[in-house]
Formats: sequence, structure tokens, C-alpha cells
Amino acid sequence: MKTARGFFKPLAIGAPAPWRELPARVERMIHFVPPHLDKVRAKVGEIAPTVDVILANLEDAIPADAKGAALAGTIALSREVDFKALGVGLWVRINCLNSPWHLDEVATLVEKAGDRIDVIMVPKVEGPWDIFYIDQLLASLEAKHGVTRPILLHAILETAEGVMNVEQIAGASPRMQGISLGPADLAASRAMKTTRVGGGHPGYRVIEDPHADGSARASVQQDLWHYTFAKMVDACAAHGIKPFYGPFGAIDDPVACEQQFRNAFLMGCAGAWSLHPSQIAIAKQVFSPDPAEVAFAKRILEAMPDGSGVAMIDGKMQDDATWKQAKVMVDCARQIAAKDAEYAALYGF
Ligand SMILES: C[C@H](C(=O)SCCNC(=O)CCNC(=O)[C@H](O)C(C)(C)COP(=O)(O)OP(=O)(O)OC[C@H]1O[C@@H](n2cnc3c(N)ncnc32)[C@H](O)[C@@H]1OP(=O)(O)O)[C@@H](O)C(=O)O
Ligand SMILES: [Mg+2]
Repeated sequence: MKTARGFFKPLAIGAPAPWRELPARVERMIHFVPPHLDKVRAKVGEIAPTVDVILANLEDAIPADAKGAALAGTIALSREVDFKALGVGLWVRINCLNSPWHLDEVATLVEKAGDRIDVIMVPKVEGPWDIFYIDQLLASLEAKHGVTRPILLHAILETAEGVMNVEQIAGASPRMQGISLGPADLAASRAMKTTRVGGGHPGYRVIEDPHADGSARASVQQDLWHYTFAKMVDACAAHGIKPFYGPFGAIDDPVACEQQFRNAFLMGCAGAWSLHPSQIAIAKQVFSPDPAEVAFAKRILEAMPDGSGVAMIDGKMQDDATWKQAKVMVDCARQIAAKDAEYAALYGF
């Protein structure tokens, strides 16, 4: 691995200096759009003010014969909407690094939209070597085209090998902004027997012992993704980048979508992907801390101004550790309030 000083060295002469701290951005939902569909792309201008990030997707869900149109649509989109003025991130999901498309995509995106694209999402990342490759390629292209700040990288965690290497992926470059759990490809990679995109499965349960009277035995559905979330969140938190939940494919089940997003939020994730307009509000509501929780967290901070000691609030013991938990909650709320007037009012900032 690189030396401490070498970690932040630009990888190409003339490339912009790597980020020392990630830009502080609210990213509750990463809204996927198919940029080759003019009808959908034409609506991004009205959708953008309602989301934190718009992602132009070039990979899965874009037909092989539409990859060129999706790339062209992405460049057009980057010019049609002033995402910076709206305070909305513009991300692009490229095709995977062994695909015939990614090289032209990265070269075109940097040349024609380098200063307008905030994050490039890289699918099927297997290990740090994938990040080293794209990091070097981007630095060379940014130097060539005079891009003024580094484009950040976001990895999708969606292969068994990627999960095995997630800590090294998270720490592979100062460009790393975050990692998303990709449940469908990951399920296929692990040979899990489910065709669902995220969420639970009615067959994944634990069951009571047999009853002497032969009565029915209670069983409870378990979370298929808990281990993966925990590994991803620890890797991201340790390296100061952001963990996300990816797609929830049951568009017709907003209740289960909300539950999957809430599991991710409680486990430490910053946001999730919205695949359909109906999922935007779900992600916004789930990944904005509950106003009542924020109010309680404020009380903890007020009870221990210097963050040390012990206090009882509504019968619950508070100490240095809960002060830190409360600070996480209030800092997140403040960041959202600075961007979102509705939540600024709800939080009382
Ligand atoms: C599996 C993991 C992934 O890769 S997930 C990411 C890849 N998938 C996508 O990006 C899917 C994006 N969403 C869509 O393409 C569509 O939402 C849909 C095909 C799922 C459904 O579209 P449609 O049938 O048109 O839905 P509706 O009729 O309900 O649409 C109503 C209305 O909304 C417009 N619409 C639909 N989707 C979007 C959108 N994403 N953004 C903006 N507008 C959208 C639609 O055009 C209709 O508009 P109209 O009323 O004016 O006609 C994998 O990585 C892993 O996990 O490993
Ligand atoms: Mg995938």
C-alpha cells in the first residue's frame, strides 16, 4: 500500500490535488435515470430539485445497443440541468471495468463533462486494484482536459470477492466517496437462491423447538443482508467514506422498501438508491433523522455541554458515549437542514 505522504500525491502531472476531506454533501437518495430515454431525461429538470443526487446510469438496465445513446444522453443531461446551482450531485454509473464500453465512457465523460460530474460509480469492484486502475486513468484524463477538482469514486459492493476485500477497497484512494450494497449481483455471485432485489425472504427464518403438545412452532424472518451491511459500514466508517444501500426492486411494495431503507439507516448508511419516482420520498423520509430523535439528542448535548460525565434523561442513562451518538444525530440533522427547508423547520434549526 501507499505511504502516508504518497496517498495524497496527484497521480498525474497537472492533475488536480486529491481531496484531503470529502465535500460535505447530503446524499439521502441517489436517483437513477436512464439517460438514453429522452422522455425521462426531459423530466430530470423538474425532478432534480426534489432529490440530493441524480445518477445517469450506463450499466445494468441499459440495453447493450443503447450504451452509446446513454453516454450521449449523459453528456447532454450534464449541460441541460445546472446541478451545481441546484445543490444537487451529478453521478454517473459506468459499465464494469472488463466491459468493452467503460474506457470510452470514462474518456468521454472527463473530456466533455469533467467539471460537472461529481462522482463516478464503479460496478462489480472486486478489490483495491480496480480502484487503483480507475484512479490513475481519471488523474491522467483530468490533467489532459484541465479538470479543476478530482472526480470522486463510488464502488458497488456486489460480488463475493468484493465483500472479502471491502476494507481495502474503502481505503484504496482519496477519491473514494462511498460504497453501495448491490443485492442482486451479490446474490448471484454468492449463488443465493433468491431472485429478489434486496429486502427479506420469507424462507430465511429461525424456528422454535418442537412443542410437547405438537402445537404450531413460531418462527421469525431474519435479515439476509445484516452481515454484509455490517462489514461494509465498518470498512466505510474506518476510512471516513459513506456507506449506502443500493436498489430495492419491488417498486410495487413501498412498505418493504421503507423497511429495507430503515434497516440500512439504522446500521449507519447515509442513503439509498431510488429507482422510481415513488421511492424518492421514501428515501428522503427514512434518511432524514426523525425530528423526535433529533430533539432528544439535543437534550443529551445540552445536559453534558463538554461531552463528559453522566446524566439521566427520561429514565435513560447518558454519558460520553451517548453524547457522541447524539452528536452524530444532530450533525446529520444540521447538514440536512442546511439544504432542506422543510427539515430545517422540523428540526428547529
Ligand atoms: C439490480 C441492481 C441495479 O443495477 S438497479 C439500477 C438499474 N435499474 C434502474 O436504473 C431502473 C431505473 N428505473 C426505471 O427504469 C423505471 O423506473 C422502471 C423501468 C423500473 C419502471 O418504469 P415505468 O414502467 O415507466 O414506471 P411507471 O409507469 O410507474 O412510471 C411512471 C412515470 O415515472 C417515470 N419514471 C419511471 N422511472 C423513472 C425514473 N427512474 N426517473 C424519472 N422518471 C421515471 C415514467 O417515465 C413515467 O412517466 P410518465 O407518467 O410521464 O409516463 C444491481 O446493480 C445490483 O443490485 O447488483
Ligand atoms: Mg449490479
